[in-house]
Amino acid sequence: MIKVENLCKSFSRQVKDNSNKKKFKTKKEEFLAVNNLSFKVGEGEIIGILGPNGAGKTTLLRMLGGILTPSSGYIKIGNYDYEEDKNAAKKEIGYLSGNTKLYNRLSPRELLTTFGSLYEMSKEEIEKSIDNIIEIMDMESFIDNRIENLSTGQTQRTSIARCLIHNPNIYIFDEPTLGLDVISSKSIIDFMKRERDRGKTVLYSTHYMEEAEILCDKIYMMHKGEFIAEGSCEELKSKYNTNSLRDIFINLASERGDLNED
Ligand SMILES: Nc1ncnc2c1ncn2[C@@H]1O[C@H](COP(=O)(O)OP(=O)(O)OP(=O)(O)O)[C@@H](O)[C@H]1O
Repeated sequence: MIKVENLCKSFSRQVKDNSNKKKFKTKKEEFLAVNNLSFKVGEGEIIGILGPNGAGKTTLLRMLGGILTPSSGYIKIGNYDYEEDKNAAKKEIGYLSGNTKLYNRLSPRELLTTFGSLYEMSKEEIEKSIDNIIEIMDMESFIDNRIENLSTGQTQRTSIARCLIHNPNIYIFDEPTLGLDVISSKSIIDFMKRERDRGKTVLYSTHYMEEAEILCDKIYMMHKGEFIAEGSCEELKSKYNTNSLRDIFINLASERGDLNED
């Protein structure tokens, strides 16, 4: 279970200083990349955070993954409050970042063994977990090859496998299918569905609307740090009277006058 209340993250950025007559003068301005978000993800649920580039998806997920400290707000992961017991909370999570770098000279098996030791697992536990991962991620054919020789899809499966070694209950995946072909995407989508059906909690971000439609139990459409719509795919389509999630997003963003900025 993930519970988030009033979560905010502000950053500073340079903007043009209109009060200054010098042509290229800029000033620092604080802005909210994540603006007062509250939501829950239960066991056996896939929740999708859907939004365009710069919406704040990665910032949100990085806070949940324990990589970024929130400016304010509350996060509970499983039974643990982040503020009180961050390490225990982090062990509950398998976090896939958008820019995971793997050690090219290792094989997936060696990589998984290394990460298993970081989680202080015994040799037997690691071997058992790797056998399980090989099966669920279909990695038999490349588990002992060097990572530098793997295809993009195999590399992404290895990145996901890395998040699974300690058998977490909660998956937080940042754009797991970005840049993958349909077959590689399908294997990751099928994996998320299977894990949901086994009672795991899955929170993931994407900007592929069609993918969210087939995968998610509930969708949060995110734009400029805020949720602008939420609900199951059917609820959203019926509320906004259209069959297209894309149209819903574009209409809501344009109503807010946000479409032609950035
Ligand atoms: N460390 C940082 N310092 C300043 N601004 C940042 C930082 N990280 C992100 N931002 C800004 O916060 C906003 C949200 O960025 P974020 O990466 O969370 O969006 P996103 O929805 O994940 O986009 P994408 O799909 O392109 O990855 C953007 O305006 C980005 O420039």
